[in-house]
Amino acid sequence: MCKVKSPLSLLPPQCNPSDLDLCEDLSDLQSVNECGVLHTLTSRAKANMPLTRAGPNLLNFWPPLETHSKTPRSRRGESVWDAPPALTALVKRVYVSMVGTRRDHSVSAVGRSGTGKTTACQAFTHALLDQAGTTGEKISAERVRAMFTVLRSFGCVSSQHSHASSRFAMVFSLDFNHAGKVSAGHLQTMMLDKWKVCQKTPGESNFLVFSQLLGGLSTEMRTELQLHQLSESNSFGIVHPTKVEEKQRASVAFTKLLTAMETLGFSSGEQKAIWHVLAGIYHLGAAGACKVGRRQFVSFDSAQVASGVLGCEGEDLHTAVFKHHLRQLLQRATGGSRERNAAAEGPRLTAAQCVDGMAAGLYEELFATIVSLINRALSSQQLTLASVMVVDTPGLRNPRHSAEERAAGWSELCHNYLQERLLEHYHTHTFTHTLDRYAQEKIPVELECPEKSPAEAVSAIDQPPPQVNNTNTPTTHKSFKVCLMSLCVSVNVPAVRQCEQPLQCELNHLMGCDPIRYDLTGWFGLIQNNPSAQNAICVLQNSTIAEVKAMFTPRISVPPLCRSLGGLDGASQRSLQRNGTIRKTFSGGMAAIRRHSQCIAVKLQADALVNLIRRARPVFLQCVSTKNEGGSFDIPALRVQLHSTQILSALQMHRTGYPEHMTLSDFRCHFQALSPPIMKRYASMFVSHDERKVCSSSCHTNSMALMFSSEYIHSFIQPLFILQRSSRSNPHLQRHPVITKIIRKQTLNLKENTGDR
Ligand SMILES: Nc1ncnc2c1ncn2[C@@H]1O[C@H](COP(=O)(O)OP(=O)(O)OP(=O)(O)O)[C@@H](O)[C@H]1O
Repeated sequence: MCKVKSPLSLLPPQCNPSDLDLCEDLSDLQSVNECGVLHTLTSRAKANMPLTRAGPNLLNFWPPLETHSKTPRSRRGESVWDAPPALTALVKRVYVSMVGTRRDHSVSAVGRSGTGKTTACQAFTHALLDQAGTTGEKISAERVRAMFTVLRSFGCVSSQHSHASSRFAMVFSLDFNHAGKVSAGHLQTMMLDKWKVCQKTPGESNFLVFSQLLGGLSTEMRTELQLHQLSESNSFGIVHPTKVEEKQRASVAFTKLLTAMETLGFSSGEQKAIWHVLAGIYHLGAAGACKVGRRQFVSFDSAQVASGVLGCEGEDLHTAVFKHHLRQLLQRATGGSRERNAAAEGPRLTAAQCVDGMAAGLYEELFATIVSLINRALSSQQLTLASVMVVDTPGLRNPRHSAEERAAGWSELCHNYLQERLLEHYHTHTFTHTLDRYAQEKIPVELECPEKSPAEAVSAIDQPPPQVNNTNTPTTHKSFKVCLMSLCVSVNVPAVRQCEQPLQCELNHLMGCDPIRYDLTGWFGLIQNNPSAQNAICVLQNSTIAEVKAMFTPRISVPPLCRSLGGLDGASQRSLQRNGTIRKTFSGGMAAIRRHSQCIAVKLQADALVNLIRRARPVFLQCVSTKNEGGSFDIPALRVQLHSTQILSALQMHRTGYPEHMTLSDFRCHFQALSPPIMKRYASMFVSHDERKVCSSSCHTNSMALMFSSEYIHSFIQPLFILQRSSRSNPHLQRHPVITKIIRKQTLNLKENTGDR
């Protein structure tokens, strides 16, 4: 164990010196856990860290993953993932709170890319499954592990930070039945950047599944998919593993993927359809597009192979990819005024954009279908008490973090925007709502909301763009503004600065701490309507390969902008509710949807994700990295990350304010179930304690809430809740080993605290 240094050395330079008193002792920091924030630091050099302390501290240094190699065993004898102590404590807290309050909870990981969000989310899910246990045949730890394996292959790329960097956002909901056991799982995904499959970011691979497929496919399937002789170039950057080591790794990963698919009950026909679509995308990349002249493929042979593998005629594929104007002409001739306008707006795409559109459309359909197959394996019709939603999103990326000179691209903007939206949700929950509640209840708490908020960056991207003055604006400036307008990024706000380089601007992320330079070149092509992408589903649905046709036909009715959403199916009451929230978000912007704009799709997806978790009681996993790409400890980077968590203000709010509250009617209802002696003791405590410290109540307002200080919650209120809950007619819950143990412990605590011996 290394020496514990003062955490002050790690605090952001911008913080107020008076705030620093709060952090004299590390035990103070621990309490931020109590206000719903767990901080994890990916630490590959634990020994070098200045802040280390055993127990569930705010800054928790996980053991490096190498020490996880010996897979531990759970009580039930299953192998489980090794969750660090702070995470185990958090799992218990979330579980008890969820069962006790019967409210949905959400656990959202936020932070930069490569800081361990996915690892933390997976460890949390497994620890929760182990804690609660499962019921029924549908859900098990093994199936959930298989789900993560499939998602890793289809939704991750290898990057400079990590071998598997997520490129999709997911909300994985675990539904608990009335016995407190996990009865079902429901996965919802959002692929914000649908172009990932065809547009390579420097330093990144394509989705991992391609190299796994090319490295691990059986000879028989390889012949069927015509993947024996691979072309040297691929316009989508799909590379065949060449080194022996790479081949072996890909082959092992592919075998794991096959096993995971079997575990999740993917039939052989469904697996075959998946390989056909992937091979089709590969051959499309090999076919390429002419840069000049007519819009057509460069390699007709590869295009022919692609059409064969997808189960359509070469001419049909050519028409679906390049000849959209025929359909537009038809629309103009036969449609109503709306169709005529849409057809008139139709863009003139380049050949490369057409091919990219088809590949992106095919992958979008494939990913959403795989999510449906996963949900089929995990869903159940059992009634649900409450759910825990685990939210994992692609991390914030800035090329400067990895010492790259380049400016960030469209993919980075989409994912960074989502991170800002989650941080905004954290800010609103921690500060704005809390202070509003105090004001509403007229509770005298001398606290102010932090000056800066992630809302600045969000509104810079969200707000309606300015009008372009066509006559007075110079050409380069005009094109810049046109691009910005189409992206809804406005240059007239402080969070955005126009750079000297043409078509580049800098956006102040993380409340101004992390400015990111974006290069907008080519973005117009990415955000405009791409009919080729929309034709992808028609190609799949009309496929002559029965398995492909059967798998994709159910998706024909999905509206264009919802195609990047996965998991919009499900028959249980809870999954219908969750999907209803997403549908409502998307139907709210119907006018925008008709515009087929990709940036509106990104915004709506972020809206949907936040709306999905808004009602749940949130917990935030703030993941922070400590080292730079060179491997050395990076204090300035750590400061920036800590600053974006607004940790000091959150801590102050928690200590000075009243973190928990309930309505008066709930309060009475809870306490009715308690035995009279305990009630008597409890009533006397009201008088004996300092009123402000223990509990503050106000009857002036309509809501008539009671607010409890943190010490009070942990010593008295929480045990009482649990007692009350268990005393209700819930025999399953009473028999549950974990709950019984906790109730016994809490009863003892309560008796001790109230002097009732
Ligand atoms: N506690 C830890 N100690 C050491 N390495 C870790 C730890 N947690 C995660 N890692 C490693 O860091 C890398 C990135 O992890 P992970 O994919 O979970 O990050 P992420 O934040 O989800 O990244 P992204 O946002 O790009 O998906 C992985 O190689 C993982 O093995």
